[in-house]
Amino acid sequence: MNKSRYVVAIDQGTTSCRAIVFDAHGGIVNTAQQEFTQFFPQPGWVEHDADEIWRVQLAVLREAVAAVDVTDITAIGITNQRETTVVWDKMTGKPVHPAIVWQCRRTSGMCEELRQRGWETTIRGKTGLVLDAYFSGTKLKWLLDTYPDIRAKAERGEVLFGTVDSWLIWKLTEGRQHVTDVTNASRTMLLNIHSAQWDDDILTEFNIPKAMLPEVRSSSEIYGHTGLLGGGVNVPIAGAAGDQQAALFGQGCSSEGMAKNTYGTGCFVLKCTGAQPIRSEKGLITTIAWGLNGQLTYALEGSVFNAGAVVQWLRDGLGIIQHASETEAIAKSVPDTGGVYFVPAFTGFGTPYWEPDARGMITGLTRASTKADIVRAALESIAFQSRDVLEVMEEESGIRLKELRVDGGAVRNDFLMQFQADVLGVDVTRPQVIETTALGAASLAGLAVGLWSDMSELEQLKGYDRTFHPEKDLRYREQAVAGWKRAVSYQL
Ligand SMILES: Nc1ncnc2c1ncn2[C@@H]1O[C@H](COP(=O)(O)OP(=O)(O)O)[C@@H](O)[C@H]1O
Ligand SMILES: O=P(O)(O)OC[C@H](O)CO
Repeated sequence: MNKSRYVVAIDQGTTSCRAIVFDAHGGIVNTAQQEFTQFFPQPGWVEHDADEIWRVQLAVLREAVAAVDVTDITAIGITNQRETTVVWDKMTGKPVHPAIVWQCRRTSGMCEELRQRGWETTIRGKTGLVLDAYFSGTKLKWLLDTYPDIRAKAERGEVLFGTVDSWLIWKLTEGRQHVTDVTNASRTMLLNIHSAQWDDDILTEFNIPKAMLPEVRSSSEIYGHTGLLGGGVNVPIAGAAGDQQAALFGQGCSSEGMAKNTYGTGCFVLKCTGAQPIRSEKGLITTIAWGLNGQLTYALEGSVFNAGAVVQWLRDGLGIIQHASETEAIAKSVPDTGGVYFVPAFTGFGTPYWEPDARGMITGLTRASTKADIVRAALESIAFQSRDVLEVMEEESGIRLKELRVDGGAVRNDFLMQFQADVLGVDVTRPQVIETTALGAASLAGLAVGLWSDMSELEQLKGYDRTFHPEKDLRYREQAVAGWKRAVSYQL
């Protein structure tokens, strides 16, 4: 009998929790998804309730696996929003503070102080990162500095730190495993990316007790088991990676020079650089792509903080749309934006500007401007920001991009994909499974338990849905980009 075997991916994103059951051919058998609450307690601050994330994640996980016999599930792979900082009590398993989300800017002043004290070059050299509030290190330092009682407990090992992967593994194993994978660890600003160990100099400077940090593991190995899927089975948790690294893996970008862009809350362009960490001079980040079979693979990354977030803001902030999917028809209803540009720097700029104090702005409004112009400008801003990152990547490597592989929730939007091809002047290729992030996590877990044997077998699991070819000429592109850069310059 040819018995079906499955891998479940947990995809814990910035705005929603997803669980996807894949079969052994990489096909999606069942999906469950639910949004959770975003908290904005002060301008530029963003928080999540880690307990809510756990409850919602467990509920969608159970919903997704209900479609199959749990005894046929070979492994769980986890992928997650990165950098978001969770601190919880080891005894009660409860968070001691709201999770400080990657987008939160509360520590930009602290980063400026560290810069003035000469830490920028050291941080760049050891961690591959830009000294910015984006990463977990200063978020954790802020929490410990602000609450001395939490610091005292952290020193005694009574409260634990983790990124969301760590938090979920801890909860899934009912407090038995406090681990993280090397890709998530590389986003904390506390890891030396050359040795893949926590860096003692940085921990001392930040005054962060090592006792509260998780053990750093590879991206594909059994971290522990969970009995929470029911059926009396213990399912191995066998893969973990930050969502952007998982997408790179899921897109099959495992050779040097291959790149992808993921369009979620933010946009993240990652280019695989193989076994070498490449140091950027133009504001890109050097990061660990994955740790697999005892070897580290590195990537260069450009991070756009607000991409799909602008569509959410149209829905929840302005209230001019009901659903994200409406934006496509609205944008197509006008031939252009009539000179309107939307700069969605709600939480500052990441790559390539790294301007923490920038804020959102709409320019070029006239009495003739309409809702459609604003919606279209919002979508265009996602493509312009991605273009800015790719431009820097090309300048830095000297290699012209030939094709862009895309994934993430917002790539469903055909207008956005066509506009991206038009402003880049290269083909944009969308895969059949746009849940590449989840596929990457499932692949890492499936490799660890022997469901798949190697990368070449994983390559067979992929298919492509559509390629968007550029339809505009160079003159159009140059004019559009010049207008965008002018709008951005008002915030620099
Ligand atoms: N059809 C669409 N057009 C434009 N944006 C969309 C569309 N569908 C979803 N989005 C945006 O994509 C994001 C959701 O993508 P997802 O990959 O699930 O993000 P995350 O992992 O950050 O939660 C949201 O910000 C949403 O506004
Ligand atoms: O939740 P996403 O898909 O926007 O990804 C968030 C990133 O991991 C933040 O670095």
